Amino acid sequence: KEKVEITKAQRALMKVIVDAYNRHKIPQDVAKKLLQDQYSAEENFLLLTEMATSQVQVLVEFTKNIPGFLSLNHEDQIALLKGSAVEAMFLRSAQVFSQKMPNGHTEVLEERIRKSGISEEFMTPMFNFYKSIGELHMIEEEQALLTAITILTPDRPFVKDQQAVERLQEPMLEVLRKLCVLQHPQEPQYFARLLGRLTELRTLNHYHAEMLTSWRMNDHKFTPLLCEIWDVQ
Ligand SMILES: CCOC(=O)c1ccc(NC(=O)c2c3c(nn2-c2ccccc2)CCN(S(=O)(=O)c2cccs2)C3)cc1
Repeated sequence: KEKVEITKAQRALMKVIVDAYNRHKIPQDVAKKLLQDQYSAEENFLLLTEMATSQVQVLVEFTKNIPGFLSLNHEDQIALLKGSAVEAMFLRSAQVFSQKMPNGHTEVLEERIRKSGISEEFMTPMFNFYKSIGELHMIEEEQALLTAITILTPDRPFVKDQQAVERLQEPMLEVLRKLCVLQHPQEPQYFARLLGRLTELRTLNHYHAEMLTSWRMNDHKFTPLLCEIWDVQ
């Protein structure tokens, strides 16, 4: 039986990542607005645009706190942010969606999102993903590390120095692996299940790109930041 122990250095790394992750939550007023009274599809869409935009700002701040990220080649930093923005948002959305909300709020939130003009064929994979993340009951350390691991994916388009990204991602994967063994001793496959979610997350990229195209048909407007990070308009 492997004696798993998280070293002092690994604990320090985890603390940096979790602190950065916790420093940004959905602004309460925005989340509350999502749960408030009846909205039209247009207003729901506008609200999601506003939330997604604030999530990108949060993503950039979080990423800057990942040890070693700012020492990467600058073009690679941009390539990693653009390559992971949609996945990071849906990972964070899933965590928001499955967090302890006052009962009934999750259904209302689901209702608002469903009534925001997003095409039906995207809803199903998105909510399936939210539920599959919810079933994992991740602790915040696992959520924060999984987000950092997603951002530090070496094989994103246009990344030049993939080895440099691997050198940052590997220590995160090792800490997460140990954490999973310690947190879920009765479930040796838990770490593999977490990484399996990242594969499911990649499929949402594809759906999201389709969605953007359909939105642009019905001339839905996005903020400059979303256009920049999603390469639209
Ligand atoms: C300040 C920190 O901010 C956060 O932590 C944060 C977390 C999650 C989100 N999530 C969302 O904005 C969001 C979106 C969707 N759902 N959803 C969601 C929100 C709450 C719970 C669960 C899911 C579907 C469509 N997209 S979209 O980007 O394709 C889009 C469609 C139309 C215009 S923008 C956005 C935002 C901020």
